[in-house]
Amino acid sequence: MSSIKIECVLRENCRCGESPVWEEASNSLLFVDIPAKKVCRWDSLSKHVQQVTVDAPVSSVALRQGGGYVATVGTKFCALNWEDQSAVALATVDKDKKNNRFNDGKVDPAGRYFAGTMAEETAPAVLERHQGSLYSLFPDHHVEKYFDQVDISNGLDWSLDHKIFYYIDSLSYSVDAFDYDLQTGKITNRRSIYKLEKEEQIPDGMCIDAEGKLWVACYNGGRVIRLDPETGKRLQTVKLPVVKTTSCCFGGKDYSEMYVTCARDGMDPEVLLQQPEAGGIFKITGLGVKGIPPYPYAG
Ligand SMILES: O=C(O)[C@H](O)[C@@H](O)[C@H](O)[C@H](O)CO
Ligand SMILES: [Zn+2]
Repeated sequence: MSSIKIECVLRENCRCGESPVWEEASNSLLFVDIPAKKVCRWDSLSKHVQQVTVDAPVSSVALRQGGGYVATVGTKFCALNWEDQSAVALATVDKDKKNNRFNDGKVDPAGRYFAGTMAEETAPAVLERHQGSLYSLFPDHHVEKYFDQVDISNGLDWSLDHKIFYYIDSLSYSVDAFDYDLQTGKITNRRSIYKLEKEEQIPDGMCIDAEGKLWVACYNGGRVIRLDPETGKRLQTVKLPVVKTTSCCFGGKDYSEMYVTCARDGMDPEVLLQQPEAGGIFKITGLGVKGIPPYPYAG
């Protein structure tokens, strides 16, 4: 029996930490602080953090084949050069929607960068509804749009056989699945595989483990939950000492550790006093299951 340990490894005070991504080559965790317009890189060996500040809310970051990163900044897919701290636009979406920005994003097994949009929030989860869409940036830098009418485009990942795409529109309180065509990047046959229970609150970021089970960070729920996408059953709940858990990924040695981001924005001062680690980076060990490496953007 493994024993689960949860520790705050970095007290970063993120306003809205998101998009944790493990970079094996540097033993580092990348993540963003969306409203602070920051991409951060935490070196797990030296414990130092480096950051790049961009000119608009940055909602996700991903590795890039051949080095460097890509990120979703405002409504742009960007190439991010860490050395000179530059973000160069590769494509822009939602040009007719001035109040929109990208939210969560992740690279598919063929190297396409998927990310969805949302209207900017006036408070956490308070926003004009149905303004978002889901897109992907192909390796040749062209963009495809999958669907619109999204409220808060959030967690995404692919099944281990690459035949299913999992997706969360937060305000649907559902984890959805689509059939996935890896060759074309097309998605079809949307269905719900899990509806969140009331105390689980709002589904946010998500990742898959090496057994094909899904881990979903529950915003306002202070937990990550493990789901079996085949049976639609929740297998496990891991509670954290912070309520606004936003996303999760596996990393560390052999991807045996889970990293969880969280937010401070929207918390009352009294609650913040009780949760001083809010906005930090949490590491969970002893889960007894590993993750898989992130796919790099192929363009
Ligand atoms: O990180 C995100 O996905 C959103 O940008 C955040 O604002 C919150 O998580 C959201 O409000 C909860 O659904
Ligand atoms: Zn999110």
